[in-house]
Amino acid sequence: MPAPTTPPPIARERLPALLAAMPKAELHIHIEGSLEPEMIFALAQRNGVALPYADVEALRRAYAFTDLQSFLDIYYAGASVLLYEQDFYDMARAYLLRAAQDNVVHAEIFFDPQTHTARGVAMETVVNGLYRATQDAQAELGTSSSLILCFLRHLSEEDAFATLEQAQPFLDRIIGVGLDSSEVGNPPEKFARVFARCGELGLHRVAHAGEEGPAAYIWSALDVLKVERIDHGVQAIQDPALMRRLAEERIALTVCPLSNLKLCVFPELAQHNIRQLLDAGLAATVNSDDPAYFGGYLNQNFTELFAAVPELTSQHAWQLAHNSFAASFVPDEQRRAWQNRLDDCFERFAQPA
Ligand code: HPA
Ligand SMILES: [Zn+2]
Repeated sequence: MPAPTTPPPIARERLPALLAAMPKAELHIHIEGSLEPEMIFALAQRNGVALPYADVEALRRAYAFTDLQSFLDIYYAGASVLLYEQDFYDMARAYLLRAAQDNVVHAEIFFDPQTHTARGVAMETVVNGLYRATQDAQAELGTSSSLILCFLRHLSEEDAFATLEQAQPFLDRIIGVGLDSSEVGNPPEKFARVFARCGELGLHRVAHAGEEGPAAYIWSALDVLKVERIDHGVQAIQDPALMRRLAEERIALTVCPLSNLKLCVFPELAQHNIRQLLDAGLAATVNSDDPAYFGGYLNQNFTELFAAVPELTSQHAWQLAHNSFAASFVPDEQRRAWQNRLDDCFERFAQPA
């Protein structure tokens, strides 16, 4: 039987179970943002790193963010406990185990090497630890995952070029590059040359744009950096011509609802614009961004979003999961296999309980 192109509708009371059970890809997860306070303290102790917080509770209390920068300051401080290959392995292992519980079958994982190389940690240490965790997750959990190296946009393009140079020996372990950190005042154009070089090297390209920054940054991420996906992108709603372009070209947005709530991009989840993005034909997806800091992993993002926005239906759930596979950087055959599993899941939920 051919796979249905739109799924059978499923009753609203079954939505939480459906959202949890459906297979999905996560395309916007910063691995350093999966570092739970307990692991930060355990690694600090293991590595003899001093932290400016008395204990786990004191650290958690500091997670009261007013905007992106207030988060980034704490996020970079948390990452300072990562020194050895095993630390990077343990962090990625913990995320991949947690993601498997949420029926994440594929994850494209961001990492911020400059946060580590600036402290004297070698690129090799970072990449080898993360990569080994992705290989073990494939073998032991059946979870597919790959790595995307992000350049920090508050640093110079020269620094990004030096980072790319350090990553050269490991490019077979990295599927692409991204752009993250402080957005406003650091437009995509700042990284035009290094992204062009990454394109020549055959790397996929994505960038954070339109999280706090203007819709103009989404245009320049597309036209100057030639990105294939936009991370966040919720400010596209300000620009009708951009909305039309994103819909026509089916450019995926990796939207992060709990992140947007915690960083005050939207005052309430009920006011999140993801339904408008989907209904305008944009290829939105749901992601966790920095789950240890923003109050939940992927399924928590789905369930809190759907609880807060009653207009979201099982059709939207299917579209979001379908989009996550469509936008992933995997061979078509693999993509179709996951999309068929998604359709099977919806068929099962459509049967009487
Ligand atoms: O949401 C984010 N935006 C920009 N940079 C980041 N680095 C980690 N998370 C983020
Ligand atoms: Zn992000």
